[in-house]
Amino acid sequence: MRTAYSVETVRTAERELMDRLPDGVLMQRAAAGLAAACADLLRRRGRVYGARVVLLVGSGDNGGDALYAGARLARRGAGVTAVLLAAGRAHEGGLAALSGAGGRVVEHPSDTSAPFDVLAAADLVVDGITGIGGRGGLRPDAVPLARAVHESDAVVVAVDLPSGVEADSGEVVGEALRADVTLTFGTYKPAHLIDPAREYAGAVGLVDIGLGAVLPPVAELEALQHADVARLLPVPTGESDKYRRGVVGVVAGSARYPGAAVLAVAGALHGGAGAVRYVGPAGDAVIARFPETLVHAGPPAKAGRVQAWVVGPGLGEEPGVRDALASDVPVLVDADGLRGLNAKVVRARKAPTLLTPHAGEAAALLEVPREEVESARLTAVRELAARYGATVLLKGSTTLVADPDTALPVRVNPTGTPWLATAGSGDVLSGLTGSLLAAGLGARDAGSVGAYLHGLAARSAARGAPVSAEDVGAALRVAWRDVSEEA
Ligand SMILES: NC(=O)C1=CN([C@@H]2O[C@H](COP(=O)(O)OP(=O)(O)OC[C@H]3O[C@@H](n4cnc5c(N)ncnc54)[C@H](O)[C@@H]3O)[C@@H](O)[C@H]2O)[C@@H](O)CC1
Ligand SMILES: [K+]
Repeated sequence: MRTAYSVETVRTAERELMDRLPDGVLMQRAAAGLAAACADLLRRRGRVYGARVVLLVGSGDNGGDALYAGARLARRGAGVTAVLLAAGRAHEGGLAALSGAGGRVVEHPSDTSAPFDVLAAADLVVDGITGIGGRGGLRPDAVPLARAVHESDAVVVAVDLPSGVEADSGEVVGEALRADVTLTFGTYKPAHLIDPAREYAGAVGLVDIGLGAVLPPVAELEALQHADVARLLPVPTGESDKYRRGVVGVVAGSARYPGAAVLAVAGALHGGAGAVRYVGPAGDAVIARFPETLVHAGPPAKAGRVQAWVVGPGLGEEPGVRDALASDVPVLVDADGLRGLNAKVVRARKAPTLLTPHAGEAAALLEVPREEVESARLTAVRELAARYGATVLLKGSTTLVADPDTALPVRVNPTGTPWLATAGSGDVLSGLTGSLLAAGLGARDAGSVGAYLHGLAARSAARGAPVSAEDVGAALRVAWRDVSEEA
């Protein structure tokens, strides 16, 4: 499990740890880890001795980390130049260490082109403009420097966070530094796991500064890894028959959109339930593709017992949502089922409800513009879970799963791929996730395991080429096997 903590929690833990340690120890630990990683990167491209390293240094401790790491690299023979974005406010101890080690300093802005000249010639740039203390994106002065960095061939290493991203939300306001590698300290922050910031961070490495001992046991965010998912996968025992493994009911598709029913059923057949019951007008299309499906014209209330319902994909104006919500089993509501969804009805349910909107549907439910959801996904998913008293899976480049119990960490799916942005892939996800619900997983686990397998399946089906939703459905078995083999 990869976990992330908010800035406030990190600051509290850091204070506690600092009280127990001599001054400056934490920063030295951070700088040592940072310098070691930079030296590794330089060695991979040549060697440390004689390499040209540029430090972008802001006014806070993030710049201090960069300066101390720069001093360590200078002592190993690198040519290190610090570009001070706030001359006069740069970390004093760090500056002294760098000068003592033979590093140079230039100021920005300045009358000369010196900062841009050193950047153009750099082998490695260390971004220490802002870390967890940064607010409101890169300042105007920093923007031309960031552009020069992006145009250079240097490998870019961000200190703690790529400067300009919002640590707690993963938002990027205006421009931010794009890093190849980010070294973070003590724990991941939400921005390392959530888009759009995650993309700016590149490969993220964690430097242990001893913070683990003072962080609270429950994180604000968590990302499942293979082993976590493997532990959650429902596995039939010798006692299982198809009914004990769970029956998932799929209320999807319409005369106009029969394909959505087929894709949702394809997902459901790969989610571990023992049987899939399809309810709706697209039974013929479903049977033609998946003869093992139990089909029923509806309504859901008359279709027979299921252990979970999936309602919504391609449903159009077809009824069925109300029936499913009136049942006493877990219900996953997706797509058309989310339109006009009544929060009171959802809140009153005794069994779990799992809503699976994409950003547009989430925006409609929250009555805000879509861009607001896209730029602040974490806030949106938490707000929806609270408002509906339901588990919410917000689909997107990083899918998030929030539980109505706010004490539980929001889950971030780490397996996403841009290839998943393809018509019908959401239908496969809802079928798959509903099947996991029917097989006995809780809503939060079903949502996060469903998103994980779905992302893996898309990656294995795509391998660098476009995929269809049907390909994703067909690759779910491979994803399941990959995960369980690694356990
Ligand atoms: N607190 C600790 O125990 C440790 C902190 N460390 C480092 O310290 C960082 C946090 O240091 P700080 O709290 O000093 O904060 P930062 O260095 O992240 O940034 C705060 C400074 O930047 C300015 N600033 C804010 N937004 C800005 C923007 N958009 N553009 C330009 N300047 C902006 C502020 O006025 C302030 O001077 C961490 O990210 C990490 O790199 C590490 O040394 C490890 C230990
Ligand atoms: K930074």
